[in-house]
Amino acid sequence: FTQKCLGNISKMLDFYSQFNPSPLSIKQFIDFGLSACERKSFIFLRKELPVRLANIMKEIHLLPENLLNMPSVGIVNNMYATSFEDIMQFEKVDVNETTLDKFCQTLVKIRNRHKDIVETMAQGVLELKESHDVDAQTENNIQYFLDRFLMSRISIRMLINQHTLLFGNELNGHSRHVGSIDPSCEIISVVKDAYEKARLLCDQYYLASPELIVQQHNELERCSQIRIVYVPSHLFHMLFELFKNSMRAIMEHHSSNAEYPAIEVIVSRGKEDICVKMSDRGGGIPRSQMDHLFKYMYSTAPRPTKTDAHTVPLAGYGYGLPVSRLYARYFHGDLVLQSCDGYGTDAIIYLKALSNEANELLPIFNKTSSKFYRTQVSTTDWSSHCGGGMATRQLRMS
Ligand SMILES: O=S(=O)(c1ccc(O)cc1O)N1Cc2ccccc2C1
Repeated sequence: FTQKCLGNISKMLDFYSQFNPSPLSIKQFIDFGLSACERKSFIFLRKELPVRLANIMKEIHLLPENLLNMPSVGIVNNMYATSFEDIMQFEKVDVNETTLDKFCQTLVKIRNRHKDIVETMAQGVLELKESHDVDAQTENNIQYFLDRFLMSRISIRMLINQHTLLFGNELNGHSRHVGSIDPSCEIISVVKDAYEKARLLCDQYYLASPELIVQQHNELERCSQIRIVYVPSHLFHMLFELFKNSMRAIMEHHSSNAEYPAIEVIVSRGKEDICVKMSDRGGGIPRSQMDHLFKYMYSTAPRPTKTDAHTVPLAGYGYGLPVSRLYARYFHGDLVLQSCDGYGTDAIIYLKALSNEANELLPIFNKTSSKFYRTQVSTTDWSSHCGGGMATRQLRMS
């Protein structure tokens, strides 16, 4: 990647990273999709995509030296630079049939180029773990960066998918869907679909699987199914991950007996939130372990070799939980785990009930985010053990 061309895009990177990304709500995605004007979408994206790419590229350059120098991180950096350049070709072109078609093709090329970026970044973290000692500050920076980097990636893929599904010659398989969004997504159907797919893996690996008990509680309209304007593939991704974790927990915790406690799912709708709570009696985990489940560094382990690929454990390594939480947070929802050690775990997905409140949550590259990478000296402001430090003695003196 010659210094020269880094030179001329670095000026454009500086220019576009000055703008804040513009978050869209699911309602805006729907309203725009229904009016379906390819020109307006092109005009919006040829600025918004470079803004989002430039914002996260500037942040990549702030990464700790030793991570930035990992081979896989260099590959990711070059991919982003190449995609940024690809879009820059459209900065000043006239809007006509030809440029609109070329733009669509370019978006598809960019989406394909970036399809394995999560694994490539995980490889970069692995390279770092295997080559350097990683101190707490570096681990914190990596956690902060990967949450923002992967959220940015979710948002860029959302914009690309909407444009290519609405205006490209791709089909989304559902006539009433608006791009990747289902205006009346029936949550229980996605729950059952994710359960069946996870159960398949569970049966293959454990030769058995727990049953599913699913109920719904619709505060507003008693009898009807709970529906949401949402991206079904995002909801599926989260539920599939949670089912894999719960099934693995149940099958390993009850490995001796033949009876397995069912997984219980409750779907509820209130005025503001729609919740999907998944409860398992898989033995849970201690509070001290809970934080690790969302840590990228902790869950980065070498991939199982191809030979035992079919025996890949249902869950446990990879970025499934942190990425699922990003999908939940992307439209201002959340994903939380509550575990009772020795009994089991509840996982709750919170979603916004109203599409005008379901706004994209986007990372912004600015002084605040830059400062995060430079300063993080944390001294405790709570005392948690007796004896030891001077501070405690002073305390005792007083
Ligand atoms: O940590 S967990 O409580 C757990 C975490 C997330 C989740 O969605 C469901 C869960 O149940 N659980 C994961 C796991 C895997 C192997 C053996 C035992 C356990 C316990």
